[in-house]
Parts: sequence; structure tokens; C-alpha cells
Amino acid sequence: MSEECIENPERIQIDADSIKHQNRVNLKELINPNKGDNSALLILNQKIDIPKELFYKIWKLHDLKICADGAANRLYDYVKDDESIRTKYLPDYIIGDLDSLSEKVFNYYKEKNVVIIRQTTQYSTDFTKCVNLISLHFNSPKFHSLISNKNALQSNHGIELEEGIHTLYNSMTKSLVFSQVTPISLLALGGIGGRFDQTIHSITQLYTLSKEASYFKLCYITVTDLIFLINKNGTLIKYDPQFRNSCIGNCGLLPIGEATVINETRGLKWDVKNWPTSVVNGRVSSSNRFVGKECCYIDTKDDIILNIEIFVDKLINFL
Ligand SMILES: Nc1ncnc2c1ncn2[C@@H]1O[C@H](COP(=O)(O)OP(=O)(O)OP(=O)(O)O)[C@@H](O)[C@H]1O
Ligand SMILES: Cc1ncc(C[n+]2csc(CCO)c2C)c(N)n1
Repeated sequence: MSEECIENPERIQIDADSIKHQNRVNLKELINPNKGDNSALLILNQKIDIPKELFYKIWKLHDLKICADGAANRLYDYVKDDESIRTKYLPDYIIGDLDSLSEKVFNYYKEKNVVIIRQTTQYSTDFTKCVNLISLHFNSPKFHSLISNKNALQSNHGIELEEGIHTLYNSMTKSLVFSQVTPISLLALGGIGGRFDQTIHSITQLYTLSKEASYFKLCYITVTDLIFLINKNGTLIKYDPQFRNSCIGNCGLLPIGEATVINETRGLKWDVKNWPTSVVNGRVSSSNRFVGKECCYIDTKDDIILNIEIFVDKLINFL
């Protein structure tokens, strides 16, 4: 079949019921997790630049808060208005090799009983240490007994210093039946922009988790975008029309990991069929947008990355 591209009007009705889809994403739930999911906010080591009101709201909406190493400095600086605010925004964990965590911030959070775990390995990033820790937190009774109060005084909460978290994770994951694991909505702040190698590493995590720990639903939030992975074989993206109109701008379907074929889209301004897409060949659907009134459908041969432009100042009204 030959490729097609059509230009749609600004709003069209898409009949979601008539579309056989494998996967479903509700845009709002990327930021305001479904109550049935476990949820975590992961703060990475870049200056926090989203509006305060939004940050505080997102904080409240997530069960678990984790800082990757120096990200704790960023949190500490961000909530500097007064001490009473800082004590209200304590993360559950700080983890990393602790090369970028300042002594002042380490002492502050330690005194407030935040669990601070040192992992010295230089063969994984602080990001992956965080992701393994989040999975252990939600799925491993053994991990909880290790870090329980009776062990709190033990050095490093009883966790082997070099790569204890990875060892515990690897042994837990062997007996984990993915289909029975409660999904984890993971919103990451600070992983995109800034240093380019770190940004690309963040993108690799979308693919890695989709393959190796598919119970994670990872999404990055920046001041300009939401970035997440669309699974192959058909995904229905749902949204409230008012939310779409107020908070959402352009989008891009980005075949970063591998060249693929967009089998079909329905509800984009420029809808395609049988459309080969590749970074190497310079063929990417960028500066597109959602015109489906309540939903849009994307069916690709392989997993693909989607970025959606967001208007952060407006988001707060919909959370
Ligand atoms: N400039 C950045 N852009 C994007 N993500 C970042 C950036 N800096 C840090 N991060 C993320 O925050 C995490 C913790 O930051 P940290 O400064 O401790 O990095 P790190 O793992 O020690 O890396 P490196 O030693 O290469 O600087 C990193 O693993 C990375 O995922
Ligand atoms: C082939 C290869 N390239 C780079 C690193 C270095 N490295 C990767 S993750 C990490 C920790 C950053 O917190 C460091 C230093 C390595 N080990 N192996």
C-alpha cells in the first residue's frame, strides 16, 4: 500500500468505539495519575523551572517523591520561601553516588529522616538507581524490611554500598509477574534539556522501561513539553476537549530509537497512512497537532516517542 498524508480541519470527530486499539493513554493522567496506579515523582538534577503552584500540586498528586542525588539541592533551593514550606516538601528518598549532593543539603534532609541511600557504582546512572528503587519500594517486602526502623541505624540503611539497589532489584524482578504488578505512573522532572548526553539517556529509559519493566508508565515534564513512549500496534490518546484547547499545542511523532512505519493516525492535523519515518532519512512528523475533539489514534509498527507541547501556566486549572 502506498503512503498517504491528508490535512484535516482544526477539529474533527473521531469515533473511538470503532477503533480497535491495544493501548490507551489519558493525557491528564500523565500528570494527575489514575488513583488505581502507584505513582511517583522523580526529580532529576536540573534547576526546577516549572511554576511553583504547579510543582506543589504535582507533588501532592504523587504517592512517592524521589530525588536523584544533586536533585535534592535543586528541591532545597526551590522551596526556599520559608522554612515551614521546606519541611512540608520532604522527599521519601534521595539516592545516587552522592557526588553532587551538597553537605548542607545532605545534613538537612538526614536530620529530617529522609532515607538517603548511597550507591557508588559508576556503571549505571543515578536515574536508573532511582527507577530500581521505585520498583523495589512498591513491590519488594524484602526491601522494606531492610530499610525498616530496626535497620535505620545501620550504615546505608543496610544496603550494600556499591550496587545493592541493583542487586535487590535484579533478584526481585525474577519473581515478578509483570501482568500482576500494579502500574506505576512515573513523572520525571529535569531529565530533558541541559546536558545532551543526560537528555539522550533519559530517552533511552523510555525504551528500556517499556521493554524490561512495562508496568512503569514514564513521562517527562518540562516547561514546554510532555514526552512519553507510544507502544506499537495502536494507542488511543484520550483528552478532555477543554484541556486540549487550553493546555496543549503542537506535537511530534519522533522515531528516535529506530526507523519505523506509521501505519495510521486518526485525529492529527496531518494524518498519515503507511508513512515511513526515520531520523536518518530526515522524515519525521514534527509540528503536528491534535485535531480529534476528544481523542486521537496512533498506530505504529514499532514503539515511537511522542512529545506534546504544554502550556504550563494553564495546566494548574485542570489538575
Ligand atoms: N543537565 C541535565 N540534563 C538532563 N538530565 C540531567 C542533567 N543533569 C542531571 N540529570 C539527571 O539527573 C540525574 C542525577 O544527576 P547527577 O548530577 O547526580 O548526575 P550523575 O548521574 O552523577 O551524572 P554525571 O556524573 O555524568 O554528571 C542524572 O542521572 C540524570 O538522569
Ligand atoms: C562505556 C562507559 N561509558 C561511560 C561510563 C561512565 N558512567 C556511566 S554511568 C556513570 C555514573 C554517572 O552517575 C558513569 C560515570 C561507563 N561506566 N562505561
